[in-house]
Amino acid sequence: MPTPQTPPTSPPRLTRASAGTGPPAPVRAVHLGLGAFHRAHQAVYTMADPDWGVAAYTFRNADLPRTLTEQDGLYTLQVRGNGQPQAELVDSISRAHPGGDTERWLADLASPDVALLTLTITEAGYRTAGDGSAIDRVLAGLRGRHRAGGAPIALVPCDNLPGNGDVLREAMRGAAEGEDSTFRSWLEEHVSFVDTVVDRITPVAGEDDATTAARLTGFADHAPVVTEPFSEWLLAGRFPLGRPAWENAGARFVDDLAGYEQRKLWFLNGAHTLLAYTGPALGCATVDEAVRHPPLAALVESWWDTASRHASLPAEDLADYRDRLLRRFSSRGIRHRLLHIAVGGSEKLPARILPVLRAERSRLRLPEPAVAALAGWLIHLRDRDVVDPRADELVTLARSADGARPVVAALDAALADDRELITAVDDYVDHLRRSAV
Ligand SMILES: NC(=O)c1ccc[n+]([C@@H]2O[C@H](COP(=O)([O-])OP(=O)(O)OC[C@H]3O[C@@H](n4cnc5c(N)ncnc54)[C@H](O)[C@@H]3O)[C@@H](O)[C@H]2O)c1
Ligand SMILES: O=P(O)(O)OC[C@@H](O)[C@@H](O)[C@H](O)[C@H](O)CO
Repeated sequence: MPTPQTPPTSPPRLTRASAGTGPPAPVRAVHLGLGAFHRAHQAVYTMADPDWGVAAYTFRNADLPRTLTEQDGLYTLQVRGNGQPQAELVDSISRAHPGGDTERWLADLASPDVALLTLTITEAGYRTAGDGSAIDRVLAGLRGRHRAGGAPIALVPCDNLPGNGDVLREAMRGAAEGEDSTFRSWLEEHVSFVDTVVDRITPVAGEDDATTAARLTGFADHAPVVTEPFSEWLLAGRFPLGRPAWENAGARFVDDLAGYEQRKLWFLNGAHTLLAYTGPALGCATVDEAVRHPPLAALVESWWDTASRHASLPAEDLADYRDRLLRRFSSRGIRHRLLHIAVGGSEKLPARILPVLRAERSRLRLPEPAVAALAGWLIHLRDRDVVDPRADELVTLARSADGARPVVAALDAALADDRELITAVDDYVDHLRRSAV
């Protein structure tokens, strides 16, 4: 006779009561763009200071705030390298809200208890103005804060953009153009724009990750995050009402970010952008797969050699960074999908690839990896579902024109007039097509 089966017991839902963590910390920071990265990065640094809690807002999505609210803001961070994954519970998010909760958003930003606003609104988020945009929401929040007494505040953009503090300042100035002069003066004097370099590879979590989280922690978590062991946060700027002791978790406050910014955007994000467009053309789906593909690995090494010629940090620092990068890219614990990284090329190529390409062309060199990135992007625009703020225009150009010239012209007219470059890009498109599996 078969023995009766005892039904498997499902793990308890993750909450502050079940996990035995304390009550949420008072809200002193607000975040806009609640996604995977904020939860793997800024929220983890904020945990180092138990006096600071975060009220986190998505841009549109209402599911994640609902799930996090059911879990009292808690979630599991799975840290994956090449060994066994490690799990930790993150408890710095005191409240999570959908972006549409305007009343709450305005109240939080008007509160003098709130000292800072961090943002992860994607690169495109800084260039999109108008009703309902992230910039519009921040402006509404600041307008309310000014009216409510005008306590100063620090704005801390955490997206991969060169000079992200200045980009945000310019976006806010532009959006505030029609506002009254007292508000505009307050914006200049009492709103501080902090520049940052952020780094932690955090792909979209999959179905299996909730199962692994439950196995590692004993709790059912419906919003786990997967990330790598490496993490870096460099900041430059003022915090007029104070900030969490982020340095306790390793954040570094520096006077000048330029060299670090180049290193991050050219070496890491530039290599990601290169692989995002060449990898799928050669049959690779993820970053770790791509860096194991010999021709792609050679392209990445060649890109780093090329970028090193123009980067300002000392050579040993760059060499050390690229060694570490290769290990991070190769990690089997992180499945980072190339087509996810391929989103928004028109924002990314100009910041990550073109500065190095221009510097090389001015010395009459034609770097293969930069040519490959442009050729791969052209193939991407011709063959894939394109997600980009300029998708309509770029897809039409790429699909109706014979060669690379009009698409390159959409990024940089001077480069488009460089015949040698355009011929090389066209030839590379053929080369990638012939090499496709
Ligand atoms: N994931 C990483 O490895 C990583 C590392 C460093 C920096 N970043 C930065 O963080 C950003 C978000 O990454 P993520 O992993 O959290 O992505 P995600 O998809 O998990 O979340 C993205 C967040 O941005 C919001 N958003 C999307 N489009 C927007 C727009 N046009 N305006 C305003 N908000 C918008 C979404 O609603 C969501 O809240 C990236 O674009 C990048 O700039 C990510
Ligand atoms: O959309 P992007 O290209 O800014 O970001 C995709 C990845 O390259 C990026 O998220 C990296 O993983 C991150 O920048 C690592 O710190």
